[in-house]
Amino acid sequence: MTSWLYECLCEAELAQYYPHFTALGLQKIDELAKVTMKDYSKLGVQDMNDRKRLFQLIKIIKIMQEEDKAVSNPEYPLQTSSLQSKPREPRSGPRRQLHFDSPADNKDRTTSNYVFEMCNFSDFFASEQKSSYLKVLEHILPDDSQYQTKTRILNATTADSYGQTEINTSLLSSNHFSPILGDRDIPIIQRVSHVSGYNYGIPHSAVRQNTSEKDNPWTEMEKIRVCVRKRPLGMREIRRGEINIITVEDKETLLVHEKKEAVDLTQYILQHVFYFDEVFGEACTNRDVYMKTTHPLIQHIFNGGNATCFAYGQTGAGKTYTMIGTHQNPGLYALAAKDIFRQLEVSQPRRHLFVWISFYEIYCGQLYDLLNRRKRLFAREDSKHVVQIVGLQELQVDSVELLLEVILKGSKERSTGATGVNADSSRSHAIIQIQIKDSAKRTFGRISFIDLAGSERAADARDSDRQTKMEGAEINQSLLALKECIRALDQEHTHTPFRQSKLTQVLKDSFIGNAKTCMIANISPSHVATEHTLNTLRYADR
Ligand SMILES: Nc1ncnc2c1ncn2[C@@H]1O[C@H](COP(=O)(O)OP(=O)(O)OP(=O)(O)O)[C@@H](O)[C@H]1O
Repeated sequence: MTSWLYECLCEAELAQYYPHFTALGLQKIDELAKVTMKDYSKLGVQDMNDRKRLFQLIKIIKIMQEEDKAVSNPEYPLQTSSLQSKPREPRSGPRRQLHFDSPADNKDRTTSNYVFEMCNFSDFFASEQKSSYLKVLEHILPDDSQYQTKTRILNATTADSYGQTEINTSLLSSNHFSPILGDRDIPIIQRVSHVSGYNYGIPHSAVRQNTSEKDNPWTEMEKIRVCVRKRPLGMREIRRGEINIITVEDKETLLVHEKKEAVDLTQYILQHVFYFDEVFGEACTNRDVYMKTTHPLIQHIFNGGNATCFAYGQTGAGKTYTMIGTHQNPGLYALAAKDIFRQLEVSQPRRHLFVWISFYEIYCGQLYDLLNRRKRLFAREDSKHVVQIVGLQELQVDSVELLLEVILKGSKERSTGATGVNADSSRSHAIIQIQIKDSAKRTFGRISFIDLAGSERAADARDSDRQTKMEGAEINQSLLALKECIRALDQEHTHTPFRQSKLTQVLKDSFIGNAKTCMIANISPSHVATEHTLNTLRYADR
């Protein structure tokens, strides 16, 4: 056995470490399988290439042990599909052969040889040269080490500071990757389930409702829904070779396939699993999104309630498309407006109600009226503790067309005025309020649409120039405050920390009483946006 270990190390060009191995009591090949990356230094293996070789060698030994188990126990099937679903083309040039003379050496070793072929060092190193994301994925090896799994997941959590995220790992077959990579032969990947620390009021132990049971998206008691919308890859992105890394698994589950690199430089895929109240794939239309998110809120405001709909996400993730939409595919504003006017028309008692609209922006803690040439506005609390925005222009509108015209005018003011004050509109929060008032101008119900600053702007707090840093810090603070207020609303806290930012202060009414809130997080499917997408999902998830 001892000599087998030596021969094996020779084959892997690691013979010089044999004395260290034996000094630490490692005598047999099988014992190598227990070596973890933590032990590499103890074994004297410091050189990065040697560490890679050792890593690969241990992998092969483990695969062979699995195989032995499968042969001796047919109830323990060997999962080779992920390893060899597609035969490799024969390679030219010399190929390293590794012969493991174990007691079971008379067994047919085709699988192992094949596995080794896949793990062939030269192949492994060759994979590093390949820049294409797909090619890298193709060469990722299955991870069969418990320790590796933990290490990697640990790395991911530390690096990404998930905080309250609960980790749940399992090794999966390539099937889970197929939606992204077609028929490509992708080996085992690692999975992280993001079970929110704060679960929007649902206890973690609660069994997730069967999606088919959830035809009615809002229950009477539900105060908040968090949804995610994935947009399709654009033509330009496809031409640039960008890859879709998001899979919508079902109506509530979304997977993000993140390319990662382990400490030994092995590349692998970390598959993040997120659960939301609703997940919309690229095939969903604005109407689909509307029916599950805003439509129930319109019913709510006609019952005298307060409703808020947030659109959140990185610049270019699809917020505008969702909110404003196109002529053929009208967005949530237009669909909501149509619903509101229809309701006013069909119900006799509602005929005395009127629709009013206001549109303003919060940039660096200051308010600007987008319907009144960006006039500076001030928020004050009146004697009844109701926040009033002094001087805010409110316009009465009597048709969908007029309402959309007003919104378009405000949006233009936002983007053109942006050059003077803020560098671009994604650095500000835009608030559209549609109020239903009676003839005495008493508010009956109100819905607010908030186009939040681009989620990537919060990270600008780390940037160099002072102005950008300040903007980033302000956005960061307002988004955190928003999260706190939404949490307080959902958990029915007696205290809502709405004074923590201008955004939450002006939206105070949206977080108290019989308010309902919907958050739509928009994400891009491209691998280029992985980091921002994960940030958006974590923000919406936590
Ligand atoms: N669901 C979708 N289906 C088809 N195309 C979409 C979808 N969502 C977004 N797009 C397209 O993607 C591009 C970016 O979307 P959009 O302008 O809505 O992003 P955004 O988040 O509003 O960006 P910004 O914050 O910079 O305004 C646009 O060309 C838009 O038409």
